[in-house]
Amino acid sequence: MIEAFNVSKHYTLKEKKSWFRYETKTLEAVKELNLRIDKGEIIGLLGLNGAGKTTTIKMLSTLLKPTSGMIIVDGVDIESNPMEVKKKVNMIAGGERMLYWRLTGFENLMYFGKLYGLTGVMLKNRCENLLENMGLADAAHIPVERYSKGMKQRLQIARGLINDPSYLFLDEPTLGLDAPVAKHLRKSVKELAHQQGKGILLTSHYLEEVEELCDKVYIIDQGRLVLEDTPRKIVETFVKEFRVTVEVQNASIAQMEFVQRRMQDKGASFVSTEAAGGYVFEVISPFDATPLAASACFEMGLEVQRLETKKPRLEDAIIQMSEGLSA
Ligand SMILES: Nc1ncnc2c1ncn2[C@@H]1O[C@H](COP(=O)(O)OP(=O)(O)OP(=O)(O)O)[C@@H](O)[C@H]1O
Repeated sequence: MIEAFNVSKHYTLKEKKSWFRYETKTLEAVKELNLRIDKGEIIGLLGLNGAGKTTTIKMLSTLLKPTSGMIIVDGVDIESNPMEVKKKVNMIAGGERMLYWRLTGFENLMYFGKLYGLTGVMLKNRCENLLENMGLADAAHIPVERYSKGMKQRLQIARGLINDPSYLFLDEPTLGLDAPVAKHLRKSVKELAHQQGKGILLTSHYLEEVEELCDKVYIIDQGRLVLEDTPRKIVETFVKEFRVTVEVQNASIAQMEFVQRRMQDKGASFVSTEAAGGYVFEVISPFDATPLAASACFEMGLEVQRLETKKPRLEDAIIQMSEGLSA
């Protein structure tokens, strides 16, 4: 388990005021952050640009030292024993950084493996297995500059797994990837957590991805933790609006008035428009009115052509929440 207790990170900025005069300023990028990552769990770290996500990931992966606070990885304090923690964690940044383009995929992995002290047959086998698992066996001996974006990203994942970390931090892992490649990558992330038991922390601006992958989400705003919960609970807390759209054929005005009364009696709003040979009506309510709308139509013997429920998504909740934060 990784636990961060009251972790803060301050950057000192030098601002040039005149030819010979500089002023120093302190920027609090992360403020008293508490978080926890368990093995086998996928955690999302969300926030607007500049919220402090990358800084947090860099601190967890020992690349940056916190200004204050404590990070404990499987009982080991990062500050007092960073070398021990380095063996247990790794970080993968989105985009195409952290790879040597002139080297082949295999040579890249061998190089990074050696940085972790791996040698000989064990290193060679691990590189080959990772390339195989990431579907890159055929491209193992081709220079990375000839890889597609998706192949480079898969190689990044292999690089992040070279030390067989217990915890993996993914900063925007699907940034700029085509939909099928991103889908494949999401599948790999799920397997790493749910089958291999790795603890994963990821940042992403794609909220559908966060909703699909993450067991729990931390939301930070200007370096401070503002919310911690499951994606489902966050949606339930912030979005109180369900929309159901129903298309019916051969309905009379009296039948539609009955359906309308049913919806309004339960506190839902109702809007209907005439469509070819029938009506389309929309029910907006603070609860899921799908069963109510369906049973009212059934009672009236209406022929339902289409019934669609728009469930609130994490994106809706984050928009509601950020409006509250900036108000
Ligand atoms: N090395 C640095 N020196 C000074 N300030 C920095 C440094 N790195 C980040 N910052 C500042 O710290 C704050 C948090 O940055 P950070 O990159 O952690 O945010 P982020 O949430 O990852 O943003 P993004 O979504 O844009 O990547 C920002 O105001 C940023 O400008």
